[in-house]
Amino acid sequence: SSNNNNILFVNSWSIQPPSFASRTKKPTTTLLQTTNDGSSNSSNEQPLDLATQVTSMGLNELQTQFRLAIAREDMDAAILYRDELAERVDSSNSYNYNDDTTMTDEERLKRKRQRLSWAGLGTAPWLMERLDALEYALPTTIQINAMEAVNAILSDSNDYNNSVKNIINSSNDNRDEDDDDNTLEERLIQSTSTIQNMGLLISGSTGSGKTLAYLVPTLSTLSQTLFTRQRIRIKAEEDVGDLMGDLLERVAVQTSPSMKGQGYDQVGINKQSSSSTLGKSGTGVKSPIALIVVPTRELGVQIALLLFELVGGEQKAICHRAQWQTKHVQVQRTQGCQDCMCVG
Ligand SMILES: Nc1ncnc2c1ncn2[C@@H]1O[C@H](COP(=O)(O)OP(=O)(O)OP(=O)(O)O)[C@@H](O)[C@H]1O
Repeated sequence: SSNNNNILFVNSWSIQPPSFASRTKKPTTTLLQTTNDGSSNSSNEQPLDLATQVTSMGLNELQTQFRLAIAREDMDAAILYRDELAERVDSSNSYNYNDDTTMTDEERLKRKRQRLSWAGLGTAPWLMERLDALEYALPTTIQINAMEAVNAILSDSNDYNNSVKNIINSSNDNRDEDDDDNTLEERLIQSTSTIQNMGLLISGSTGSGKTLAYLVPTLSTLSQTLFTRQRIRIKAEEDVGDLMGDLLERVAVQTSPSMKGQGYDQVGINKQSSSSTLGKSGTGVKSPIALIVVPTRELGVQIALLLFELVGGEQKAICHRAQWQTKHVQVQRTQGCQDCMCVG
């Protein structure tokens, strides 16, 4: 990556999908069964076996296995996957905190590991819950690098290492509700650098996860505005008596439970700053808060659906032309499918 005129360049072309050779070496399921079967085998030998094998796994497979190991609470295996991942991801670390002589080895190691989690990268707390619920539990390499780049931009230009230290010092392992100091949005508000002209070019191979690489930092930095707009919209609907019996439920479809009723308290920033361009309701909004330009309509629909899910929407909707059903809500629609998010 390079920093030229406030444009950071992030790429993940070095990330290869698991090669055919590495897939055929040994089926993953066998590996996992072997690891789990501590009772019938020497437990001393299994970690060594696994340790050898993780080195030949592709990055995607490592990330998958890391997630699975955590899910089945096999922490020995998870640690092996985590450390291997941390090493590999660290080799694409563009910001060279490894060269920062003011950091201790322990701090560097901690940072290396924290880069593997959404929390360690400054993701908004409500969004972390959504990512987890949607089974995007861990960021991919390009997502890590994109988040790191945004963190770097939002930090005072020559103060990146301090911001890294701040991340380290506020442990994300036991992140409590008041510990939101390092969200990207707070950095955006607090930043004294000239970020108006900032740019971030993300380039990576198909399937590397570019979509979340820009959506997560975008949503994280815009959380406050999203909360504000949502509240204004709800208030406007209440004011015009648009209750329809299930207003809150309809809102719940669009807004995650964790997002509802939070906002200023969660990110703790200036209430005035993000509402100045808003009208009285969603329809009165005078300017978009983000614009995503894509080459095809299909891609646009895909991204809209992902965004919809990320802010709490239920994509598993069953649309029968003028009906929209979800497990949360059933709303009769009279305008046809174009009114809902159904792609069917
Ligand atoms: N952090 C993650 N955890 C698990 N799965 C992920 C994660 N990020 C992305 N994915 C999944 O990986 C797949 C590829 O993601 P995405 O479409 O964003 O890649 P891309 O780089 O944009 O690919 P393309 O260049 O083809 O558009 C998707 O199925 C997506 O759901």
